Amino acid sequence: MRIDIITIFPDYFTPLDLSLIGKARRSGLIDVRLHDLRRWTYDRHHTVDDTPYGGGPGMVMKPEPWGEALDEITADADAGTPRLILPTPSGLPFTQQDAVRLAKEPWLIFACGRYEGIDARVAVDAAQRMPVEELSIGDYVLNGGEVATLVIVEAISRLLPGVLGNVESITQDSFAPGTMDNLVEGPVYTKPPVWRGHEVPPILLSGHHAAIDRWRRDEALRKTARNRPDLIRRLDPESLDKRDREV
Ligand SMILES: Nc1cc(-c2ccc3cc[nH]c3c2)n[nH]1
Repeated sequence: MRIDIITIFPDYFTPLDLSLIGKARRSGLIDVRLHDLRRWTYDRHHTVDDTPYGGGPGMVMKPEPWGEALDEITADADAGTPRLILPTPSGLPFTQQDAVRLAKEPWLIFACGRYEGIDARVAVDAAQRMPVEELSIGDYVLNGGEVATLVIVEAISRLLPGVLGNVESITQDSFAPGTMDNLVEGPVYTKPPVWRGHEVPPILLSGHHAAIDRWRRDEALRKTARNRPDLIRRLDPESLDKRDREV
């Protein structure tokens, strides 16, 4: 997968040099390219913003640098057609299902806004040449799209074959399509068996794998009911067995 990130703060993305994603980049599994939007400005101050039409507080990102940046980056014709992702509080909620869907894309471009956002015509103009998605990572407001882009890139990248050592763990993730659809994970434990008087649930030390799987599903249902009743309401009743309904 190729990932292009356009931002006025390229240094925000040094975390993508670390850990499993850094390793995946170095092995060529993921091709991440950072672009400083100011490269497409020509005035002395490398201006990327201006006052909002219609008045109001703050500044809006000018369309010209974005248009030129996207033109140059997407001119790479042999790379196919990219999907443009615009993180924004007003976007569609980004979910694990979106991460699974976007992990299948060959090329993503992330446009990191700042100030009050990017001139709306940038998305309209880009949509004439590529699919465009406005995505929100949650109902809270950040100062820019960089942190949201890091979140989305990590959620997608970890699903790519070869990035995580243990592919099994993906299937047991919270929200993972299939057995964990609309469920969050239950508690996890490791050694020692007793720590500060707190015991690991004995079932987990029993070696009875069917019973352990049942216990883990019960705990996932309990935790989901406690922390995410909104997800419980969305559970497909067909996906619940008799035991699930008793939890
Ligand atoms: N879910 C979420 C996205 C954002 C976001 C995304 C881009 C910009 C640009 C300026 N402020 C921004 C905030 N906040 N919260």
